[in-house]
Amino acid sequence: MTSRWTTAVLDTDQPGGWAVARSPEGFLFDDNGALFPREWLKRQDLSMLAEHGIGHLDGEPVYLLELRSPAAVPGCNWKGLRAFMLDGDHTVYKVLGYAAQIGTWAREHRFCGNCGQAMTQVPRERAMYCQPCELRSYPRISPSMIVLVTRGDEVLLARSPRFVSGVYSTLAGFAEPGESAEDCLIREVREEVRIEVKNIQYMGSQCWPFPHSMMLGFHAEYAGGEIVCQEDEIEDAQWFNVHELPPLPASRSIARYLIDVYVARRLGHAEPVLPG
Ligand SMILES: NC(=O)C1=CN([C@@H]2O[C@H](COP(=O)(O)OP(=O)(O)OC[C@H]3O[C@@H](n4cnc5c(N)ncnc54)[C@H](O)[C@@H]3O)[C@@H](O)[C@H]2O)C=CC1
Ligand SMILES: [Mg+2]
Ligand SMILES: [Zn+2]
Repeated sequence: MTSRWTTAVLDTDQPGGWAVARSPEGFLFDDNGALFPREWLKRQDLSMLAEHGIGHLDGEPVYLLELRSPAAVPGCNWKGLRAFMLDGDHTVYKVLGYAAQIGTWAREHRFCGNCGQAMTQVPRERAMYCQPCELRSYPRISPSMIVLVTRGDEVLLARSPRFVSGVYSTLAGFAEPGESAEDCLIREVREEVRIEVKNIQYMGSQCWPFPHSMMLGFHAEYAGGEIVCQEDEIEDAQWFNVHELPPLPASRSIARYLIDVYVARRLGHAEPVLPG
């Protein structure tokens, strides 16, 4: 199957195509969704910070208008990326997720981190450039490990104080410099619940544009220890039987996929597919 959405660096001097608009309040949308005819959108009263050509959707060019503030456009509203992930068309969510990462990165790299001077967009490449330093900055991706730890029929799930009330999820954390994926996973599980793991198996990955994580998903088996929750980070953690699970994360998340795969294997059901 060919993908409906492919990323590309497009020339913003070319007219036409679709555009999405992003402000600190999320993406602009109306009854037809979040993609607008670009020429129409640019005629609206928007305070534009930058424009980026980001790719092709069904063969049509797509641009991002990155705004300083949320403008009032008749018949339109603003909505955060998470809401598009939860209930929107998955391909549109992919477009918006990519747009959000490019918009955030370009916004945060307007000035050189080395000398403080203004940087410019490099033509035909996704990079910001500082001429005096000859420094190029590329979009940042933060690798994060996410792991389902299991013990027979039981799975280890935890709650962060940031989660929706009642929801339990797999453990996750950002890789630090100097670590392998496995080192990070072992450290995070130790830090968050003081549990040791063995038989670490890679399960798959997912782009998580909140704001720029790359989730690497694993399964691991319990090897020892009693649960002790990390102060401030983990509100509660428990072993849950696969027959009595608490409210779980959103169905499109890799956290949910890791749980669903294990439960399917234990119960002999068909395995789910990880959303791209
Ligand atoms: N797609 C999914 O199913 C899930 C995705 N996640 C994502 O995984 C990522 C990591 O999970 P957390 O438990 O929040 O991480 P974590 O356990 O490493 O703790 C978060 C803390 O790490 C620090 N931090 C923030 N950004 C960082 C970075 N880029 N590099 C290093 N340290 C950083 C901050 O102090 C923050 O409070 C987050 O982006 C989270 O949204 C988490 C669970 C499920
Ligand atoms: Mg964590
Ligand atoms: Zn510089």
